[in-house]
Amino acid sequence: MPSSVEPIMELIDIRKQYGSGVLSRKHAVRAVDGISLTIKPGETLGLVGESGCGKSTVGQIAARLLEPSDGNLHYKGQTLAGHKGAKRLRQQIQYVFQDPYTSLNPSHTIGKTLEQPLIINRLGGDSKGRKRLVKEMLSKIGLDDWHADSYPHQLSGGQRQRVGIARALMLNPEFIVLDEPVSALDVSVQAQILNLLKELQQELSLTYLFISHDLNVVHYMSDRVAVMYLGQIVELADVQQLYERPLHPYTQALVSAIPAESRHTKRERIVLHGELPSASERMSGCAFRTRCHHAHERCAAEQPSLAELEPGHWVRCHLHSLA
Ligand SMILES: Nc1ncnc2c1ncn2[C@@H]1O[C@H](COP(=O)(O)OP(=O)(O)OP(=O)(O)O)[C@@H](O)[C@H]1O
Repeated sequence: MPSSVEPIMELIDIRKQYGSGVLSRKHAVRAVDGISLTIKPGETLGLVGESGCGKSTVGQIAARLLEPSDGNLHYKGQTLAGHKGAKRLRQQIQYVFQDPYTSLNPSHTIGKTLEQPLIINRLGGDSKGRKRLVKEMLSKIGLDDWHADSYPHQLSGGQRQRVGIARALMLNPEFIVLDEPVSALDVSVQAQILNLLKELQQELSLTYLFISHDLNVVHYMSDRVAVMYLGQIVELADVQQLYERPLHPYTQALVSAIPAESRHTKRERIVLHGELPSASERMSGCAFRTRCHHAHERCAAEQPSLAELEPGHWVRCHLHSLA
């Protein structure tokens, strides 16, 4: 896709702190620490990183489920906050949760769950019209008409996630945040849901922000991939480029940990020692330096910036620093 295409979604220097009130400021968690991303229409941007690095927070901010502490959000060139058409724009942005069991109301039938967004947004005409749309949606996501009368507990995990996806599609969105959409499912069911997501993307011209910690799943789904570490993007590139020639030591370690049978290059396994540092600690220099095999003096003194080393390939690391 040419880089001149106008982005559908743009995150500009987004920051999110939790617990930043006067009493708790000392322990404030910097979950997202200055992230800028553009997402192009029709693409899938994968967002990977360890648990706690801030992926879901970025996704929730992009879907307007969470207010950023700082930064701007543009959707099709328009700022979302305070915009007159914000409600209509927000309908075009939806979120699919990891665990469909906890995100579906157990006392509502599937039909009622799918009809609700139409009722709230006064769409789909009268009750008959709405029920017809629900029926069409069930068929689109591979369920039968009679599933409309079922309750979440009567469905399998895969069927429930199909309902989660259907609910997100009821308002004809253009941009969907998929937050670990297959992590709660058996491996055998994961492929079915991933293929369904790909088919729906083609059919409905959808754009995805695809959040996962599973590098194989991200490789299968994404056009471009952003790697997060402690609230920041450390590398961003086309999927092929990132998996075959990762440049950041953290990405190199993640890619090297992919099981040999599905690895994309023959790399020695790089074992990372230690865990992700706490997001409430303020660290000088590079956030990854405490676990990096290549850390040197400059890494402790100076925070690297995200630099474009090749067209579309961005890296935050002094090893590749242009300055
Ligand atoms: N509501 C909250 N209040 C305080 N801290 C939070 C809250 N939500 C998330 N955090 C913290 O913010 C940081 C980022 O969390 P986030 O859930 O965005 O990461 P993640 O990469 O999606 O992890 P996971 O894959 O485990 O969901 C973590 O340190 C987390 O503990």
